[in-house]
Amino acid sequence: MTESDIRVALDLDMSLGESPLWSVRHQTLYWVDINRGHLYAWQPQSGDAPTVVELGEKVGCIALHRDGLLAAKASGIDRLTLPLGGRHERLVDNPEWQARGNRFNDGRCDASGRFWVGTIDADETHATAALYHLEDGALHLRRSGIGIANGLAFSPDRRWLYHTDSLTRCIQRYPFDVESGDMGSPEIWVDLEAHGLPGVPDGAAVDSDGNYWSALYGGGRIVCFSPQGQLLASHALPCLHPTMVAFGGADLRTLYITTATQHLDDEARKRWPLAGSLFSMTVPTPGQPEPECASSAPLADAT
Ligand SMILES: O=C1O[C@H](CS(=O)(=O)O)[C@@H](O)[C@H](O)[C@H]1O
Repeated sequence: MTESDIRVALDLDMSLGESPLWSVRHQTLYWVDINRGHLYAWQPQSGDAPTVVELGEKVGCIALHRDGLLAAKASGIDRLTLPLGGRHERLVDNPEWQARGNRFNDGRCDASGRFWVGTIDADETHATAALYHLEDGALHLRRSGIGIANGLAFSPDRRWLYHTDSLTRCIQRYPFDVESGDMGSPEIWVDLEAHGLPGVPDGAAVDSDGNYWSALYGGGRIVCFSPQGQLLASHALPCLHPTMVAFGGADLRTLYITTATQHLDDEARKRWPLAGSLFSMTVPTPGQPEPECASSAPLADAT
């Protein structure tokens, strides 16, 4: 596929578009603009414009929930009702927000309904961030010493957990037990340097054949790796900062790509006029439907 196969789905001006997520139940794409604290909802087949809701603070990522959505805001994780703009309830605070100003970043649910979410060093430089999972209303620390937690995804057979510290330009994989949530010892699975690839690994998604699709922030492309870590495809985008990918559409064969304008000066904005838009392309292998976070109880009478 060439760049021409990648099309503008929505011409937007997002500062840091991230966390695209397709709900099979609602036939809706959700995503966020981290820096502006905006949450988007869009039904592509409707022909309508997306709905945008302001969350009042930065939001790192979202996840599907039986009772709505989870939003990993800078200060903590909230459960939101649908349709958007309704009730919300704080489930757990971010332990790093008051202490170090590290917000939540990338995350997703596993097939057992745990919500895995990482943080990002406030300066995007030091290894002060971590990876957690949310279960039964409590946040469990799983890995520390991370700079920018990113690229979380699971293999279709649920035997592998993929994760990256973007600062290392490497993607790790861990043997994973989806019943217990146990992670084995990590191995460096992909090293961008070894592939001669630019940029850093940002958000990712795994298709139904187990291929790992990664947005290379600063690399102006998305790439696809086989389950064995071989580079299968590399697709250039008309912008420098793709941030994450998600499979959507009725057949899960539409790959949606969020992008960013942050870190672009005026000259770069002129060079990349479509930066900040939502892109898409049709892919041959469908994605995996996103699991919903388990909930022990329906929403309380939240504010
Ligand atoms: O996920 C994110 O990625 C970008 C760049 S990096 O891929 O982490 O290097 C980061 O700037 C952004 O703040 C973060 O949300």
